[in-house]
Amino acid sequence: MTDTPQTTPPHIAALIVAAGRGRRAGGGLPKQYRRLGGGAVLGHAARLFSARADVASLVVVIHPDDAALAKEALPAGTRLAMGGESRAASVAAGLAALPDAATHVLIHDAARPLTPAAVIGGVIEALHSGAEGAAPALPVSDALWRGAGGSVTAAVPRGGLSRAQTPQGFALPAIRAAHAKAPAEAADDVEVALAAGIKVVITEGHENNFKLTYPADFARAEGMLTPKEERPMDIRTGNGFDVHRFGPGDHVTLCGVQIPLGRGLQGHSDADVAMHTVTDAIYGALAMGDIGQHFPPSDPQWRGAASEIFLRHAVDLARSEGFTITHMDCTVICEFPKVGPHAGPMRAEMARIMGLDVSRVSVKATTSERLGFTGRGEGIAAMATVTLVAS
Ligand SMILES: Nc1ccn([C@@H]2O[C@H](COP(=O)(O)OP(=O)(O)OP(=O)(O)O)[C@@H](O)[C@H]2O)c(=O)n1
Ligand SMILES: C[C@](O)(CO)[C@H](O)COP(=O)(O)O
Repeated sequence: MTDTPQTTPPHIAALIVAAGRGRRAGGGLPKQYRRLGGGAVLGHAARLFSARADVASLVVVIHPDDAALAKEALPAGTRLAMGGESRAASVAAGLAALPDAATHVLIHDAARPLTPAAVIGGVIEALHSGAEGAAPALPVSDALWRGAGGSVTAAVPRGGLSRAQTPQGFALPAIRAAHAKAPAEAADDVEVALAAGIKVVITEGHENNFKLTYPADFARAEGMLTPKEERPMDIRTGNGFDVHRFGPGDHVTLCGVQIPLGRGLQGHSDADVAMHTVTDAIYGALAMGDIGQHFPPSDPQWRGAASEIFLRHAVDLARSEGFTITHMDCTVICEFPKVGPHAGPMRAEMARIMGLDVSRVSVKATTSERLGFTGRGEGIAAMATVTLVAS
């Protein structure tokens, strides 16, 4: 009878780090608890691993303030650990909480909820083949530049560069030892591993394995989870109304166009009452506040500011929330100046800023028959309606 060597069957554990604050994503809740395709982001990320037969256990690292949110997002009984100030500290806490039987670990960002199964499979396969470390990545497809002060200062050769993704997989004793002496500022676990001399094999990444980092990433992820034909039709309208009083000056600015006049409009910014109105209509359609909330008049940085800044912010916000602006209609109410002769350039300017065809931009004007404050020539009022369609 021959002796066969005793080998421990591999136990691959998944460790999901979910203790960040998601500051770049904004949106109220930390991003891993925001809803996506009918469930919390963290729930999707956990299912990537709990649904696999080749992953034996799961630990989720959360922020101590998020216990209630985590309870709602994760199945009862999910093993939790409390995270730290940095991602590396959170990983270290998770490594300490893995079951004793674990031989390997897949360390994954909660913020990557759409990782294709094949990407995880590729990392596991590399570990099974004996790699001490393995991580998915994609080649860099755009040219790379270094820049300063808004200008390019150098082209950066991209040969051999990769865009790192997760899960990053390791033999457990090796990565535990590496984390024990890891630099706190390490961006990921491959950096920690390399610092400790661990060789990391690059496996195949996927474009769908992107990290939810900025607001627009949520609309992209939502679009991927729900086929267009199954998405409920979401058409919004928003209205805006604004008034500015006349004061000293030699022109007024309406829809970004300067119109000569023996007086100006008073206001904290450039007092473009028509553009403010359209901006407010967009915020209204999104149910996301108003111009004063996003650009408080008490903030000195907006003194004399071009209102294009405000309109661009609202347009970008609509886009990042997954909406296309399809139409806007603005009515200017005043006895003077005569708006009609300027309506063409005003439409063109609004179309340019909003990224719309001019045929979807309407600017018109009316007097108030000499009635009320506009009739007495005390100021200009404007109202607007915009239409947004979920894209
Ligand atoms: N102290 C930290 C910081 C980050 N993470 C986790 O690491 C992953 C990737 O980090 P990132 O996208 O930078 O998330 P946040 O730190 O939350 O984002 P931001 O930097 O925008 O605040 C996320 O799943 C995040 O929850 C963590 O567990 N503990
Ligand atoms: C871990 C990571 O997702 C790999 O790409 C990335 O390093 C996290 O970086 P961030 O600066 O915390 O967004």
